[in-house]
Amino acid sequence: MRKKKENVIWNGNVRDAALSILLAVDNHQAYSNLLLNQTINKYEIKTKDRALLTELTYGTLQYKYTLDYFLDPFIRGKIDTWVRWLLRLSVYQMVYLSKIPEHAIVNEAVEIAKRRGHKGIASMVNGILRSILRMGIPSLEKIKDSIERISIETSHPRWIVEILVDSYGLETTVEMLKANNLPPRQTVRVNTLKATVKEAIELLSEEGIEAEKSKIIPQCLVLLNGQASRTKAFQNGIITIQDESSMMPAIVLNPKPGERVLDMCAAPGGKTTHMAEIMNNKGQILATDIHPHKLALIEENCERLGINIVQTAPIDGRKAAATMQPESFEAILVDAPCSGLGVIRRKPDIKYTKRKEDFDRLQEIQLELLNNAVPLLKRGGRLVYSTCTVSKKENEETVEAFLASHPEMKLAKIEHLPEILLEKQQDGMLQVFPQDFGSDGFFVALFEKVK
Ligand SMILES: C[S@@+](CC[C@H](N)C(=O)[O-])C[C@H]1O[C@@H](n2cnc3c(N)ncnc32)[C@H](O)[C@@H]1O
Repeated sequence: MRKKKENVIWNGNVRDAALSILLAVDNHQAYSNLLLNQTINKYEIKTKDRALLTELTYGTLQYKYTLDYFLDPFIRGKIDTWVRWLLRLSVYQMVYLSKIPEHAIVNEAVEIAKRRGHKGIASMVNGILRSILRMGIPSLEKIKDSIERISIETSHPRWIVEILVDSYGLETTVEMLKANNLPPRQTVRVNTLKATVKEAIELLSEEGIEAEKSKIIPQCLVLLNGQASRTKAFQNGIITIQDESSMMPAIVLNPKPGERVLDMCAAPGGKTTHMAEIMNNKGQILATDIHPHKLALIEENCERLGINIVQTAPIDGRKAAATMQPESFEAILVDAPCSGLGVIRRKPDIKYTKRKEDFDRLQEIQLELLNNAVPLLKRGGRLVYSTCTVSKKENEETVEAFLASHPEMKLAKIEHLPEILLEKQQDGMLQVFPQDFGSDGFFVALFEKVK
């Protein structure tokens, strides 16, 4: 089980805070993105420190395997976990951040080692880092096996590299794994119930935030500076923080004003509220989730955005068909729990915590959710299945298994998205990779109930 309630003490030292977050992620399986945001918000960390803290935490986590490859020849015997993370953090700065002087990196690490450990550890840290500076890091070219080299160079477990190479070939896999190590952009969805895209750009500009229109989603803005969650535009319900790819499912389902819609895995409500906006806040949406405590997040989002057509209910989607009136929805969204291999940029810990066995278990849940959606859908109704993963097992293979047991369901042509996305669809399925448009890896399939 993950412990999500971790605390980081901010003493004004960015490297120390980064080390605490990395240790919490490693020792207590804390979520890196949540802990980082919590720390930044709790201590109101200033822009410059915030940027460095984010860079150091994500960068070190993202390149964990690569950094170990660089470090291992210099380490003799066993070292404590916190010392290894301190060394990784320091080598990350040496190799990937050219602006930080090498002597400053070593001095900072030695000071932290003294504070957290004792003189002996500080002198070992000093020795290892100075040896690396003197002798240089080992070349990745020495790794002859190509899968192993990709795994170390991009810092992904070998089994993930193998699965992806098997599905998409070597070239696409390498592009994807490199894209997973790039910082994600900050994107927001404009609440069309309250403002046009042009008005939202102006409101953000008044708050000193520069926003550009997304190249793939018409209601989406890419923010070039600032922090969306701190803006008045956010507080006043003009924008919602959401990745561009996550905006595809609601657009593909295309719920119409007046329709009755079911969102089966709805929390925290990113897509529920998007659907309500597309429906012009007319009709009904039932937003369900297995975790009752998460429903409050959907309700808060609706309140902030001025949406009043959403009802929430704690329902396990695997039993949904037995709890509701058959054929009572015109459209259903199953935004299923998944391995998250498309969002590694935002949650680098995913690549180290997921196991190959998880995929089979996830496919079972995904199929149970889809099976339960079918009886609830009216004849002629639409069903969208979406995930934020790039795993074929959870995407195309789940769709295939679902269709095999449901002759009444057919894949339908995806419409309503810009041509640049539509041209990627294959038989009613659309897979976006992180390297395609700089958005999350995402999968969408559209079905129609034909009998
Ligand atoms: C990918 S997230 C949904 C994100 C959400 N659609 C949004 O756009 O904000 C998957 C959700 O499925 C929920 N979930 C997991 N198993 C479920 C089940 N058996 N029935 C219903 N919801 C489930 C999780 O609690 C989680 O909130």
